[in-house]
Amino acid sequence: MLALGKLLELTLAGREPAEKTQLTVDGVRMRWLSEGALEVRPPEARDNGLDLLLSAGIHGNETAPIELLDRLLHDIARGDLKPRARILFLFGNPEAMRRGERFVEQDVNRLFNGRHELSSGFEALRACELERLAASFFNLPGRERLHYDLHTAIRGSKIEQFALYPWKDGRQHSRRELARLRAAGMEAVLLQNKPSIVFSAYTYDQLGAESFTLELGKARPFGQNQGVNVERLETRLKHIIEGTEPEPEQDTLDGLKLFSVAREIIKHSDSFHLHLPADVENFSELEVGYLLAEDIAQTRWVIEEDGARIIFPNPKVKNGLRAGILIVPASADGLA
Ligand SMILES: O=C(O)CCC(=O)N[C@@H](CCC(=O)O)C(=O)O
Ligand SMILES: [Zn+2]
Repeated sequence: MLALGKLLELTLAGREPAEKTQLTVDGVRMRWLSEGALEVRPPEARDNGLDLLLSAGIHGNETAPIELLDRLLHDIARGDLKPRARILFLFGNPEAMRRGERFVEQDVNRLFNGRHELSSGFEALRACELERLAASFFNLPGRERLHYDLHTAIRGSKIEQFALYPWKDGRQHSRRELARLRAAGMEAVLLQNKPSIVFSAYTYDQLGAESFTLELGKARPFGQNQGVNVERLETRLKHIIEGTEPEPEQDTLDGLKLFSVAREIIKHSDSFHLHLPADVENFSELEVGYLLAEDIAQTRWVIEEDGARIIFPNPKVKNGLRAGILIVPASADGLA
């Protein structure tokens, strides 16, 4: 296999490759751009006009998606997978990956869309670099732009695999993309309804890509991901990469559950207290009247919404950040 196919090994070892560009047997060009960043370009005659950004390791301990990208890259480097799409592979936070931690000083996925400029430290610099890499990848006019930012969650979930779809004023969520996600094994999609500071929100808002955060299961260390079944996603990604994807069935969305954000729970102070068991699962339902959280100055978060559920509850986040998302069922009416 070509040395550049071993991007993960290079990244975990903190090494630069001796050769920055390599060609596979069938003329696919692999180019190392920076730590954890590799561009794959098919021969011009085979290029089908899709620019695909695949990122993982934005949180260093979320290893199933990192292993998935590693397998795809190996297949490309060996010539077993023959891309027709241009692809940018990104491992988001190499230092956190080496340490097996979500982040080192601060969460990279809270530093996009301008936030890194208000901060300092290597994670702020990395967020800036990831924005630059994504922006120069998505700078060719007239091409389809797609970004999947792959994650696993801190806790178990009543709905194992789901996507978060960013929001931009005046832009409608795409039914075709939802059907594609369904075909890739996603069981639910959270349709965001306000701007955000995560990576997928940056590529959606600033770079015009169809972008998603994908949650694939529970975070585990390298080599311990037998419980995370990414088979359907992996198959679909191979089809997308090779340009052999069957056109997804859009009419029914095949049972895909849609949710929208009712409220984001923001932790304002060290007095923040979340009234949920430590092992509560994502998508747990909460009754109307339930006191979900309390914070400084008698702030109380009481459930008012019918059908409310909680995702990503985390009382340990830094003050000012999201400590959970309260979601409610949504309809497919507003889709384009
Ligand atoms: O399990 C958790 O609490 C967090 C899992 C995770 O990392 N999720 C992403 C979602 C990004 C988005 O809102 O699109 C995150 O919190 O960064
Ligand atoms: Zn994550």
